[in-house]
Amino acid sequence: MQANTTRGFLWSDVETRTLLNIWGEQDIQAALDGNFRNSFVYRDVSRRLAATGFDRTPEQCRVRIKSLKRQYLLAKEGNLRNNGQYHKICKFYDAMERILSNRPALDPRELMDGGGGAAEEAGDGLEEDGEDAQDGYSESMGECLYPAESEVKLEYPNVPIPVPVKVTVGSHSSTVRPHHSGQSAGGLPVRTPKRPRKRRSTFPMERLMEQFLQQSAQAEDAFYRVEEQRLAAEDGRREAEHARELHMLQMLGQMFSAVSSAATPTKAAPPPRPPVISSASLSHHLGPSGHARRPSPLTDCPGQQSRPQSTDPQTLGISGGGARGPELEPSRGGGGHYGSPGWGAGSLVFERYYSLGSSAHRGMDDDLPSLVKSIVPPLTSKKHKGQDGRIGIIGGCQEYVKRAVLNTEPLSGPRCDSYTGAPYFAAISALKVGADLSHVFCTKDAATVIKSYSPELIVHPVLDSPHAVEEIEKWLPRLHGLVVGPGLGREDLLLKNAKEVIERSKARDIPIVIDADGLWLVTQQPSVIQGYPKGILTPNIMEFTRLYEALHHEPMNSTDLKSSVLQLSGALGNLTLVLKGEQDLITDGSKVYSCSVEGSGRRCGGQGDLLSGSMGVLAHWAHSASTAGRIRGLNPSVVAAFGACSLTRQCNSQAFQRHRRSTTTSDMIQEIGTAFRKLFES
Ligand SMILES: NC(=O)C1=CN([C@@H]2O[C@H](COP(=O)(O)OP(=O)(O)OC[C@H]3O[C@@H](n4cnc5c(N)ncnc54)[C@H](OP(=O)(O)O)[C@@H]3O)[C@@H](O)[C@H]2O)[C@@H](O)CC1
Ligand SMILES: Nc1ncnc2c1ncn2[C@@H]1O[C@H](COP(=O)(O)OP(=O)(O)OP(=O)(O)O)[C@@H](O)[C@H]1O
Repeated sequence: MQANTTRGFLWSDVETRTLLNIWGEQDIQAALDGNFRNSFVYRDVSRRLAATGFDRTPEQCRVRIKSLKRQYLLAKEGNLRNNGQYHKICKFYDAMERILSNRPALDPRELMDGGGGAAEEAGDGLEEDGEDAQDGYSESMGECLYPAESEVKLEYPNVPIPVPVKVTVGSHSSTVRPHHSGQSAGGLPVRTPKRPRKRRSTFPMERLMEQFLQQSAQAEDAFYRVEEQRLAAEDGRREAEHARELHMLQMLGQMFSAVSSAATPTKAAPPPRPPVISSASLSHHLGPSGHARRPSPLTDCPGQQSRPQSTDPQTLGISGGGARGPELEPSRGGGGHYGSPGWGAGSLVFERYYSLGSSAHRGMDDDLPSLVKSIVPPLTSKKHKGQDGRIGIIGGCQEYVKRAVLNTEPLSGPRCDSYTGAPYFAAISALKVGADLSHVFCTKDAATVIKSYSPELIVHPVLDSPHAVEEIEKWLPRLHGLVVGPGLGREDLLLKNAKEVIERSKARDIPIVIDADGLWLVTQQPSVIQGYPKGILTPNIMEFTRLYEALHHEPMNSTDLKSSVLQLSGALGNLTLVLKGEQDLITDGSKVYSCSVEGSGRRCGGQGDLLSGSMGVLAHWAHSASTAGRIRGLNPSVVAAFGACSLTRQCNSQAFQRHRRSTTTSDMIQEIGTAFRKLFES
């Protein structure tokens, strides 16, 4: 049987209701009524279910329906409607009633006991199940693969419950089992006067139901224990495979270097090329106006810039090549700040390129698309609001920046001083990806504007208040992720508040994504985020160049961006970096991953905000998954970054297919749901 890709063996309520809606559709019911061989009907049910996003095999659908019918009949038979108990037995009683009341009456015996069930079972598609014709109970042990589903199949006695009764004949007394017909086993008439009533008071129906529920819970527990063991064994197997793969790669690397040194014995390795900035190559990334320039630090934060540990590619363990596919070069030092074994010194540096549907990565431990899938929390009815993520966005100001009061060099080109769109895009994207609550901490005058874009956002007009940091800190214990920078502006007061909020969030171990004007802050004061394992920076080429030059005090070599991202990540203490562009380059200083999921040629403003907002949620999910041991050997920040990049690009592609040149970020946001499902839930 095909494995359920949701990894959930229990049916959620939503899933069950969807199944019932489909099963109750007129054409399905007509097909089930009219045919003996009905497996094709359940194939259709399964297909329709898949179209709503639930992946179940026809057999799973059939078994579920059968189980529901059994529960329904139990509830109906038990005549519990009057005291409302029937919902305990059959949660979906009303839906079943609605559907089945339009069908020829079901004979309870079909499902409750062994007799007479064949016709109805056949009617619901049991063409291949010969055993069904014999016994409705025995099937619970053999056929149903889901223990949780067997709850009502197990040992539930027929009604009325057969209890031994004492029969007195002359001076002899013996115990016999009463027969439904009122006949003893030997055909003698048996006195069955008040016994049944006494029986009922000894074994009230409610108690039996409770026993059932307990048994089903126990069966469910047992099942999950077995499933956990299976998954643990699977993890072990994958780890062993990964170790073997790494070992082979190391051997290959050694072989290659031995072969190449034998082939060129006299030719010395070329010295590392000094990093250069070429206006021609940079203009490729910066556009015709090419605003590459050295930032001047804010005067209120002198001496904050820390020297990078090293900017030498060799000491950072950098692979300078640009070829596609795995590329090996022994690391000669570098990072290793991250907790998991295998990070840092001695690890191999190689690049992996991903595009949607690529099979090259399958089966590897750093199979990023699969890892992203594995961090997505399941949607269950057991959770309460907020458990899947409360994200905070620090940014949003309006008519606030007065260039005259800025302590920075004049900005090139005209500058819009009203940034309410960016925090909105980030916050709404976080919600659409799956966060439960999205908070925006912005200036007073921006709050009403941002709130008016969407009632779904919680907007705090505090960022420019005298006690901004304290006001925001009150919320930090409730936040799972922070995105700093969209629409923050560059006013000293706001940057100072943002910096303090970052510091306090770090102290609470909250994942932090820094984008846009937040990156301006990092350019001035790298120490604010340097070395923080749960930090992610998302610069575009412009912001990246500024950061690089601020940290390395020399122009960036824009012809070799992969080396540059590795260098910058190293200089920032192996911080996770995403250099956005035609391909998004992602690194935490040990490897460079490239996300090239197909987007489009449309580059409307705000896409970066969609990226940072969704990354805030994914960072929370990834770190939670890592804590729970569901990600091993890979930095969760990298997994989150890759997920958000793929998603943004997929949204771009989908929106472009609909709107072509008129695509805007709002159109992309509309696509988040389907893009997410396509990438991570299929
Ligand atoms: N709807 C809203 O409210 C939105 C608000 N936003 C908010 O605006 C604030 C400022 O953000 P920002 O990106 O405009 O400022 P900054 O980094 O100074 O760039 C200035 C100049 O750099 C260049 N340039 C930029 N990217 C480049 C690239 N990839 N490749 C090459 N060049 C590039 C480009 O120069 P040009 O094209 O003119 O030569 C550009 O004019 C920030 O808070 C942000 O969150 C945005 O999120 C958008 C949606
Ligand atoms: N040339 C490109 N081709 C395909 N996708 C791109 C390209 N450039 C950027 N992207 C995608 O767009 C997303 C946003 O990147 P972009 O460079 O527009 O950020 P930004 O300039 O910070 O955006 P914003 O307008 O929000 O400030 C990234 O996730 C990236 O994947």
